[in-house]
Amino acid sequence: MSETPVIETFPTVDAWAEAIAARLAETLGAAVRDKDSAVFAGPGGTTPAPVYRRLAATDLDWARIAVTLVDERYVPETSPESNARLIRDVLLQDKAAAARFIPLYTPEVTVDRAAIVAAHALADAGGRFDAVLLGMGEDGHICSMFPDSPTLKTLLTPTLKPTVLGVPHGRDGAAPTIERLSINLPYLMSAGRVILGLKGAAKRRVFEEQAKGDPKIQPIAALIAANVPLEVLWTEEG
Ligand SMILES: O=C(O)[C@H](O)[C@@H](O)[C@H](O)[C@H](O)COP(=O)(O)O
Repeated sequence: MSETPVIETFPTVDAWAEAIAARLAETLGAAVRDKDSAVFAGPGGTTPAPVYRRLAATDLDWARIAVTLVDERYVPETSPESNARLIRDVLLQDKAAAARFIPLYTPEVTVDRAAIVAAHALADAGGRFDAVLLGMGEDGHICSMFPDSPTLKTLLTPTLKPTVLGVPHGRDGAAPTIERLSINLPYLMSAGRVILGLKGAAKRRVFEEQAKGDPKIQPIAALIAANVPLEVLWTEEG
């Protein structure tokens, strides 16, 4: 039976972001030393910016590091909804500007065609991530693994190859509100290190509840059941 990871608590957002950035930098630096390259995958949303700002200022051999996303809204980078825009505006700055960015979005094709293009691009970059940062929605979704989404079952199937899938929007108000692209669970299973950054009491409660849930329909339970190398860092500060 897989163990639920201990939730590490930090008194402030600054301490929490500092700890996450330091661990990601440690893993990326070790990967570059070991194999002359590294791949980092991060989320969009409102949580990761303080971590990305610290990583951007960190002294790493960024020219040997590829940066990608764990999921993307199916919009161009000009859209305020774009996760690629967040990465370019906040992470790929300062010292990290030298990193190679692998987007998930491809213009003028269907979301499923874009997912195939992204899957090939990530496979060409090694087909696994050395370090991953995850956020989580208050419904318990991580990446674009949304409860009740028709693609959830496939995204959570541990026996498939690491890949990227198109995620339809939920229609009639169900999440997600727009089409998305998402890595699947095997990408997290094969990662060197996966850090889930949580802020606020509500998300801590959702994590603790869903950790005991059904791994076929709850992403947090699926990560634990699949023995993903998961560390959970939380701060009460919202
Ligand atoms: O595209 C996205 O929205 C993110 O990649 C997503 O998976 C995010 O991590 C959660 O939705 C939490 O979002 P917040 O950080 O805004 O709470």
